[in-house]
Amino acid sequence: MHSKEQICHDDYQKTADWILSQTQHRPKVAIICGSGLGMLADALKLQDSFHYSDIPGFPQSTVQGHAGRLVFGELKGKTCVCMQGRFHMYEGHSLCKVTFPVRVFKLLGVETLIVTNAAGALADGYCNGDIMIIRDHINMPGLAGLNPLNGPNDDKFGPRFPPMSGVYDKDLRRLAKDICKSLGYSQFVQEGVYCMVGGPNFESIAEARFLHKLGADAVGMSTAPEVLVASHCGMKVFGLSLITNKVVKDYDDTEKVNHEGVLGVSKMRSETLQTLVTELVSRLDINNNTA
Ligand SMILES: O=P(O)(O)O[C@H]1O[C@H](CO)[C@@H](O)[C@H]1O
Ligand code: HPA
Repeated sequence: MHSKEQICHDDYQKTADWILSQTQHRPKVAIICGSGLGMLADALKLQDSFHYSDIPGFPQSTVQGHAGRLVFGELKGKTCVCMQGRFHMYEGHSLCKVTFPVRVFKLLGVETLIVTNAAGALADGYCNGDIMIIRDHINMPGLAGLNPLNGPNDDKFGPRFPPMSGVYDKDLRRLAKDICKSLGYSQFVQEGVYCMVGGPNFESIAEARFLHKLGADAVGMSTAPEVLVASHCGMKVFGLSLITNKVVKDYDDTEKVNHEGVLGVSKMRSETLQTLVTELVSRLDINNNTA
């Protein structure tokens, strides 16, 4: 490992090589589970799983609702790797650490990244329990100069100046909407803009109003760095936000959001999300590799 903030290609490769030596699975799809959404991994068949603490070079999860396990297996015959627990900037991880697994996945052969998160609703029409297909994001830390791609560019992964338009794959979003329709989910499925903030505090009322005015429909403390790094190295990206709470935008509203409430709503919708993700993966146009 180089300096604390700098991770070099060899570091990602060492972790990837270790994983390749421990499992026969060769995933083309990676799934990152948001707060309380780790059960997405439970649907994987023929599982091989590893605690983050046992994987050389891997950061550790510290947040309740993020188990800290990497699970390999098959979803309807498609080989996947699932992160049961992600890393957040507010835990004290550098953004290189937050996104470390994404580059490792690239070296494992992953072509599609599915990100999920718990998020608060800014859009007026959204309800708790709604599922928002992410159309685009606003990366507040990124706009302020906190970017996982800061520092020397690793040309083996991607270009110095990557475009960020159209990152959330249009075909996958269309496919997801078709699946939601056929599953009868349409009445609680939205499509919108996710805004990442640094956290760990939830938003003040003035901040919530500001983000809403900027065009954000939902807000959370993750996802944008992982998506950015995945897109930089050429992966297809699909994202889902589970709306776990309304963000207070009104000074007369005395409601206060808390993490336990977030986890409660995640639990309530876990099966639905699992069904949707499973169906989506089963319809991806990919063939399995074998070790
Ligand atoms: O984005 P995920 O990991 O789903 O978690 C969300 O839930 C936590 C707050 O309750 C924050 O970490 C926020 O980002
Ligand atoms: N704000 C930020 N992050 C969140 C929220 C929220 O309201 N809900 C879940 N994660």
